[in-house]
Amino acid sequence: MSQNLWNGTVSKQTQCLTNRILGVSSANNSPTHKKKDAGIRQYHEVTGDIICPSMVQGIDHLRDPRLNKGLAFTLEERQVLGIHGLQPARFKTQEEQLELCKISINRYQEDLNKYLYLVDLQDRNERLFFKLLSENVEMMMPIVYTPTVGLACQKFGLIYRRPRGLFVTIHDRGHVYDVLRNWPEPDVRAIVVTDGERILGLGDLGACGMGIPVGKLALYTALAGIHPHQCLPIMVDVGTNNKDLLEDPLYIGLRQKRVTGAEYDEFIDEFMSAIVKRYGQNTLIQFEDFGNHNAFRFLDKYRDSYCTFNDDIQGTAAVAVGGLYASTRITGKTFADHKIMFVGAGEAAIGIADLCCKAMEADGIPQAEARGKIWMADIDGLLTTTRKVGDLHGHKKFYAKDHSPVKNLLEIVKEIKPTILIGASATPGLFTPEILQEMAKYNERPIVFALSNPTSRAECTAEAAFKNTEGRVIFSSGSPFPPVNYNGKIIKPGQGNNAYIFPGVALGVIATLMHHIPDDVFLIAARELAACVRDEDLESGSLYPPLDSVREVSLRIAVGITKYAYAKENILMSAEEMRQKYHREGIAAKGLASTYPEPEDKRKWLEGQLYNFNYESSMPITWSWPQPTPMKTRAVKPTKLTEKEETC
Ligand SMILES: O=C([O-])CC(=O)C(=O)O
Ligand SMILES: [Mg+2]
Repeated sequence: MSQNLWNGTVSKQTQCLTNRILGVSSANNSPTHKKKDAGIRQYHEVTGDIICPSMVQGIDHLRDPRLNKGLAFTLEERQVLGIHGLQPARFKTQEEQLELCKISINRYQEDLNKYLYLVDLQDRNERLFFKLLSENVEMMMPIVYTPTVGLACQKFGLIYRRPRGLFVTIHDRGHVYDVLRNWPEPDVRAIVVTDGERILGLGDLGACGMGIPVGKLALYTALAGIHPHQCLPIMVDVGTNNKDLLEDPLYIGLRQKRVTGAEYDEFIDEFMSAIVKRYGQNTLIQFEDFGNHNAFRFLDKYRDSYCTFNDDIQGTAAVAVGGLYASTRITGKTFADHKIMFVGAGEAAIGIADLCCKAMEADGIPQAEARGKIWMADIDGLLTTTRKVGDLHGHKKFYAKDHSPVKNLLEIVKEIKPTILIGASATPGLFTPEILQEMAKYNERPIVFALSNPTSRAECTAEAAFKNTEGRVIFSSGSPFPPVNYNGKIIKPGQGNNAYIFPGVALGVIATLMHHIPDDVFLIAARELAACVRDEDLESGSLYPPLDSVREVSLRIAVGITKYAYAKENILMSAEEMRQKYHREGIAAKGLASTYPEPEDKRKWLEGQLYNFNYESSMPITWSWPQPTPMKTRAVKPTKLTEKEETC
């Protein structure tokens, strides 16, 4: 009998059995073992699946969330893996398990407890977690994502349990690469990083903002089929200026004011190059919920030299523009027929405004004319050319108008008479009944987007929007609102959230090995999203397809991006860059390079790379390089072993 991590013993029969099936002799350093081990490593490097089920034995199989299938292990698997008897007798299908998950979640009254249940499920049985999410997006997304993830971030110090992602602090300067090496997965292809300075519309949550990269990456897998082990959430902790957190004994981050200036910039520079050194030039780095100023600066600084995008600027822009494309089917107007008013002049507003201009330019409107149709107001009122120079930094200046200053939003709306009103201000209730009524006075179908997240920060509720416009509004919000009953008609407004965009963009970018991401990608994403909107969605009051179809939307976006990427070869990794990357990582470039030529059927090619949400067999397999071939296994009940086998 040999020692087991749990309570003691694993039967020798089981060990012998598994070893024989694997072709492994009992001496670990035997030539046979080494050969198989090398084969396993090569297999993983190509398929991306890191864990070899048959290398993990006994209770560890149940403790590993990537291998655990709960009661779905068959009798044969339980015997071969040495877990027979560690579970009750019942066998369950994954479908039966999903039903139990739903029952369990519904038993919780509080959203935070539902969130914790799902965190726990992900830590226990990863495939079940992702299947649950991917097949019940409408029900689960508000829990793992906005709005509940906002609450989870606010309570992060209270609910933090175990590692999911990396915390890199400013004190790690000079050693960021070493910290990255502590992450156990060698095949990371996508990172979502935040410094927690502007978490949703909730402000500076410091290290508690880690909930956001975790939630975003859960959607990478659930909505776009990107493999979980290829996703890495990172919080770069440079301190926080949130006084409450600094005084909170439960706070889990660095207890110091934010480091800014050159020191901060050098730290982020080091972070970016450490990512490339560790995971390669084409590792996707999604910036999320950075403060306004830094978000724009970093996007401009890194966009051409790294594979990066800013979700709050570009992802939000694409979802809003996708909604506006869809609205043209209701109003019959083109982009150029509109006068667009933004309230808030931060990441989301500027990003959407810039992409609206790009959309108009694509329709043949000159840039200056396009910018002229876009008005913007911030906390100090209408953006006018009379503003102090420092007030009009970055792209804000493109939207400042020759107009006398107006502070009050109702006055602004009365004066400008926009056809589209977009809120990205994180100020709940900013769109008052009077403002909504004003919009309805001169627009047959006023378009109002209340995009601030989470739901508690939206500029108005869906109900207020419909009630104050005689039900004529075309409405979207960033976070979900329940259906509205307007004069007996049930209206289901859509959720203009970047979750429709970033998973599909990530899939397209990762699959094609792009090394930087041009803005065109987001216009493509917006168009593909709009193309997925059905007439019945528009009739039910939504500019977006149902959340339960986001997986299809992601795939379509990825197909669109793949076509674009191959048409614009210079954004893909060159053969030489590929060779260097794979040489450094010790992977046979030959095997991987065979995926490089342009795939004819792009959808099929992408589908072939997606994560499998269904349980796979846990029975050992073997293969001969390079083609994995299943090995015949023989399930033998331990009791039937012969004397000779028992002593092997
Ligand atoms: O996370 C979300 O729901 C959308 C988003 O990026 C933000 O509000 O910052
Ligand atoms: Mg965000």
